[in-house]
Amino acid sequence: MNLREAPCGVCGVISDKKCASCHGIFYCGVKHQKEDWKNHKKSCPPYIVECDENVGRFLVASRNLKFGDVILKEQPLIIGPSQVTAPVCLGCLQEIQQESAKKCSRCGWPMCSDDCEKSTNHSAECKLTEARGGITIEHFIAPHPIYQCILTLRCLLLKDTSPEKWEKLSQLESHTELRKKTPQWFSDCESVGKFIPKFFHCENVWTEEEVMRILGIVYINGHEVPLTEPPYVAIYSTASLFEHSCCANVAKSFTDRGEVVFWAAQDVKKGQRLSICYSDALWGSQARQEHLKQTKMFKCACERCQDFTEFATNFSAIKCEAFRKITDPACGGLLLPDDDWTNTWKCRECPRNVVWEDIQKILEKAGGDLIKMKESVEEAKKFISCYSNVIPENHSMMCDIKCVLGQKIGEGDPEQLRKIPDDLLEMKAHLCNEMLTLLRILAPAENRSHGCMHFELHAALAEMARRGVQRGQDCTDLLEKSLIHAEEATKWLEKEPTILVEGKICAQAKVNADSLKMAFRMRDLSSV
Ligand SMILES: C[S@@+](CC[C@H](N)C(=O)[O-])C[C@H]1O[C@@H](n2cnc3c(N)ncnc32)[C@H](O)[C@@H]1O
Repeated sequence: MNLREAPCGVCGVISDKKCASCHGIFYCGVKHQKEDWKNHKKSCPPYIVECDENVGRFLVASRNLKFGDVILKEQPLIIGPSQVTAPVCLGCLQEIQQESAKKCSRCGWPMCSDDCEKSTNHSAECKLTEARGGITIEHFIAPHPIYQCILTLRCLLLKDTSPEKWEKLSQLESHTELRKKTPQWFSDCESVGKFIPKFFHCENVWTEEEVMRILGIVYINGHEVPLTEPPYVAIYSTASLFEHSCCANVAKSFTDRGEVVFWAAQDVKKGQRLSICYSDALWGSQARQEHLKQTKMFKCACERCQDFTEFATNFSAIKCEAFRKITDPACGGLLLPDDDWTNTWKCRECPRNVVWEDIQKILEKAGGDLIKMKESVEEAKKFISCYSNVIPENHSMMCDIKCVLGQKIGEGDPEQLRKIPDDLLEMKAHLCNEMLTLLRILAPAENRSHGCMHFELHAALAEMARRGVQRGQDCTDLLEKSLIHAEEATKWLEKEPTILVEGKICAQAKVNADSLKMAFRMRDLSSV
């Protein structure tokens, strides 16, 4: 038997035929492979790693995937506070208040409890801090600069505490050479690169260059985990290999225990690339591209970024009318750039050209108003009417405010929804429908947004049905639609952890769907 042969996983006969997906198990033939599939499927990853010059390593589906199929579930290599944070407990990573914080008895870092002081999360920096004579944290309100170095320090310490994890971490992309050309590099050198060896008296252990490489790995591969307040950052091994797309096909959820779960947000064919969105799919193109360039060091060239109309949604366009003088004829056109978002924008209907600086002024003003006007239903409605001459109905800011409105109208318990007038209820249902259509086109993997919008729509339709029944109407159609959306909400949110609001919405959606199904069954029985 040579290395290319091994016993069949079912009958033990020596064979050179192996699972084409993982190459990890041999079979004497198709019959035994098929027989074993139910069993082997559990350990056979549905992806393979490929590599190209532009993206580096990336993942490709090694078999057809259906919506909801789990692609990867992984424990973090390491976790720690985010770069910019006010003091957090270094055990549980939750926000910590000066009044309730207690100093770690060994090193002095503020902790929230004795259990957290003993937690393995904290042990690495604890020893090092104790060895340098301890630490005192005095300011608890604003972001504290010393927390910038914790995750990088924890990564560096893996070399001794867990060589296997260190090996995996070291293989991740750091973009050191590209980062050297950015202004951020110089401030990072001071606050992390030079600081860690000096502060912890480890100049002979780590060079500035090594610390900066690890900081790069943290920047490029860190995932924000929303399980604590504020969110913490985790670095995973295989999960770091997903490439980015602004219209990704893979959704990301976390378990209550901090594992990351990637799952197919649509049916994916064998051979298709698997992508997640590193940015916010509901930001406009210019903002997403700038964010990716600054944080992940690449220019996105996905299908959505190559199309200035973003699949004809005009999600980032501005109305030509916004720049029209009273005497100008109204052309009804939209302004968009035709080469770069920061170059001149041109009207698609008339000869008007507008320089980026003027576009930016409008976007900044609208962005400022958006933040202020999101707070109440009345103000949000006002934003839509004030800006309807400036930005198109599917613009990212309109989408933002419509999502807020869809959720805020009748927010709270079912009693609140019962109190709102019919026109507002109809508006809620209309906005949820509108936003779901947009989400399907632009953000197919934003499972939390899909799930929450389906839930809101289900609630609005159920309330419309309740009112209709009171008026003596037959509302079967509305109730059937409400059930469909409750089930959709469950489908999109079922991998969300129970500690997050989305997990709780999912549980409620399940209860509501069951009640609706029960009501339909009762009705069917009574009509027999
Ligand atoms: C988290 S890493 C992904 C794994 C990485 N390709 C590797 O080989 O280690 C993120 C980096 O991958 C590259 N990348 C990911 N998606 C990309 C895309 N759509 N276009 C270009 N580069 C991409 C960029 O260099 C980015 O900084």
